[in-house]
Amino acid sequence: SRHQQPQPSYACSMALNLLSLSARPSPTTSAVMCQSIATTFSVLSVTPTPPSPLQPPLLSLPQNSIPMPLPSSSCALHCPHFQSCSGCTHEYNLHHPAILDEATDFFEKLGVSDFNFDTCRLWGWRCRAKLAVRGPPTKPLIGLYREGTHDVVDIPECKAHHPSINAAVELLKQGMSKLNIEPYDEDQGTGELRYVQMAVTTYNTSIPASQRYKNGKVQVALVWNSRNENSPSSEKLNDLANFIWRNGGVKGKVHLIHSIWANFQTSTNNIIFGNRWRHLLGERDFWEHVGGIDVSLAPSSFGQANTRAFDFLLRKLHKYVPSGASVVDLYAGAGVIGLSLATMRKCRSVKCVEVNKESKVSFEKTAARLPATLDSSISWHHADASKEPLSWLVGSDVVVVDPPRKGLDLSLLDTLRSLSSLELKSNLPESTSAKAENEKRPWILRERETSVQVKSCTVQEESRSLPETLIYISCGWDSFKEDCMSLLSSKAWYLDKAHGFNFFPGTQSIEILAVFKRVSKPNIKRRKSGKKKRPS
Ligand SMILES: C[S@@+](CC[C@H](N)C(=O)[O-])C[C@H]1O[C@@H](n2cnc3c(N)ncnc32)[C@H](O)[C@@H]1O
Repeated sequence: SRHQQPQPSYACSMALNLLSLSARPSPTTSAVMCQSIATTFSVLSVTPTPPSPLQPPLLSLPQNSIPMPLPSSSCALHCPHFQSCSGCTHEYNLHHPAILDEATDFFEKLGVSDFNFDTCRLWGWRCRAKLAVRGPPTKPLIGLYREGTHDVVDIPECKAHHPSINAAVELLKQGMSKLNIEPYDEDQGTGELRYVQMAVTTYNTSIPASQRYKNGKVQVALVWNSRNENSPSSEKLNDLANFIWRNGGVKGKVHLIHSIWANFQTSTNNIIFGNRWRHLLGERDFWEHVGGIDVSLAPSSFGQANTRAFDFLLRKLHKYVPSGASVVDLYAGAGVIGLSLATMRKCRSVKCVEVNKESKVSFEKTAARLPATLDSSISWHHADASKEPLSWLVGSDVVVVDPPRKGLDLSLLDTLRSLSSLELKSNLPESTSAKAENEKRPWILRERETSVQVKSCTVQEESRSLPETLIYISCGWDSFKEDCMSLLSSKAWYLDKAHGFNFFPGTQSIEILAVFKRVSKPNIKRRKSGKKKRPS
């Protein structure tokens, strides 16, 4: 049975910290062999780059050096929950998701022949998991829904989870049984614990960099079925938190838990989190180090599941943003991308736009740790990117979009499609920052109070330019394809570069980083409208 098979070793995934694979197989060389049975990864013909103090070594394979397909047993998941759990859909060749060939062809047809694919950890990569809690208190089930149902599959040995998540789930189960905590019953709307979110921080500067990943600590967010902390069941919530902290906190036998939070939710819909959050135990601030900066992430804010792969993506992204550029980061979450660019590319200005107001506090904390010498104008706006999208684009050289799986909002897509013709008009709307200064309407001003300007650089004249570069980060392959074709058919953009990242090994999904450049318009029209050509 799968249970008896040898487990893929973490040493194996550590050895293959990052391989930059050519997406197009070459029949000639045998550069990577990953044998999960022997738990070895051999990497030949690699050019290691020196690791930064916080990074595992990064290995880049030359183009066209990976033979595909590898034997089907290679890089196998070996998970006892495969097929019963809906999390993973692919058991073999985790380093080469099935969708990769389609992506390679797609980009090649669009003229990008050097599309490549970076793969990182194949097991234990998931540092953030939202798990449903159901079943009897004596034997709670904590895991994901079986495909197409609301039956929860218990996944104690999940191979995608960072091992600390599995250990924290085990501890939670022990606490629930001991304290008779009732899992949620969806049909009746009864029970106490509905979901748990587990997020791992691997950032601990007090231990050597090489040991940080495996020693990740878990921020546990318990989604409690009550309106607030004054409900009759609150005592049980506190007992459960104390149990977890006593056994897994700083003074526990094994220090596993970073902190414990409660979220209160009584709604009968499928929305996991309610609006009310309480910090219960442990450190309040949760830090991670990605894209060259320290990032704070509250449990209520969006966080990427695959921290290490996200770090690699950010480092690749940096090179597409000219130093000193003005950037608008749409669908920004806590602003990790924008703040990383502000620091590493010394951006003149960065505007982050995000619809979830809970992300603001994380943005502020992250921004407060940026180098004091940074001469950049940085702001975060609680706003819907689909409303008046042009006003966010005016004044930026680069627009970064990182939408949810469903892709770009139509109004934003339409605006991006028509950008070149809009540029020729003399009546471009004011940029959001210029508008803000002139705004008088009280309801808009109230909404603005949730926005923040954390840094102001040396005052510069407000630019009315429109972005020449569009960087699209996508976790939804189907929506990306549609948005990409729509952008190209407008003739306003061409596709310059594309990279894939193995963000979700074992699934159909890959993460895409695509760089579009704006098609230039004849100069004559620019001169007519009195505009100067911007230096590129
Ligand atoms: C895939 S996440 C990316 C977050 C961020 N870029 C990061 O990497 O941490 C997408 C984000 O878009 C936000 N979002 C969804 N629709 C939005 C909209 N119409 N306007 C602004 N933000 C939106 C979500 O709340 C979520 O934080």
